[in-house]
Amino acid sequence: MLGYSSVMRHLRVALLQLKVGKSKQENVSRAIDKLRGIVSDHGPKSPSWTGKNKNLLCILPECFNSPYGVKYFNEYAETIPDGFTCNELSKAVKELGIYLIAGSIPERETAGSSTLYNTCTVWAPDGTIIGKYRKMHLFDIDIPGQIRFQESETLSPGNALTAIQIDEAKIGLGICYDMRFEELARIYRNDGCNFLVYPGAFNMTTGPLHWTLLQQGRATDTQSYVATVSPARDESSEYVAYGHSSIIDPWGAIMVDADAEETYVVKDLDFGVCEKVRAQIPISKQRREDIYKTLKVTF
Ligand SMILES: O=C(O)CCC(=O)C(=O)O
Repeated sequence: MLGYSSVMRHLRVALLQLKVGKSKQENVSRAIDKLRGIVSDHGPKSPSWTGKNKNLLCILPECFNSPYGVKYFNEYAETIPDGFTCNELSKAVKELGIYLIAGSIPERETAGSSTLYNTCTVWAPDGTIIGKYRKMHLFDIDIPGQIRFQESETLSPGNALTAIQIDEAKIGLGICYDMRFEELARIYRNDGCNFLVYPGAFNMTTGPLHWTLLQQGRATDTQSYVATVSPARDESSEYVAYGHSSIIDPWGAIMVDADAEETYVVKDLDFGVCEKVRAQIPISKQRREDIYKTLKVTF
């Protein structure tokens, strides 16, 4: 018996559904201003802090410093960790004393290189990067008359997973389209993760159909919390993001859905719930790994 009290199992999580425009400077400073607001209303020194949480984790959207479009990625790309955006984020987390999953930005592999990635960085309150994840499954789809998007025209895929631990949360990272691939979620689950975070920017075609469904699927598959963070919807932009940043609990229930406008939502996550669900519906112990690879379908 480790003697964990329920107090120790919580992490406060804030999703910032940010309005993203064409100026990188404005996008980054707007994000940081909004983070200041979140910390003053919901951070450890705010009246709403309950004492159940040790830390505040804030999460930004996919592509929060640049418009989301293949023609923009090269212009907005920066090397990590020495580019403008990382410098600003490093100062901000130190000032605010928060953990930050910084959505994603277009990353240039090295100065002068033409290799670009869609990359998420994770920041600790001391201003250092504690995780970096490059989108593994690129968003290449073609639905005639609705949407054609080919990230692979300018981006390269990442080939590595990244998990980080913040208090009781063991967090596996994916970005947007990655959410469609249950294999990724399963690997994280098998490695002990209890929280999957996907900064994302679904669109007005696939968003209403699949965004919430996929999150609930990944949450029930892995019996973990799942969070997604989208840019706010802007009907005037070339790529209209769906919005609806959300948190799904380990039962698969929607805890919060931020709708479409610029806003933020805050929830205290209790990781004891993952253990309860996993004990009560013990699917991970009931998997038939002994036969899956050898099974053949007969018609
Ligand atoms: O999977 C989808 O429908 C949307 C994916 C997407 O927007 C992305 O990967 O950025």
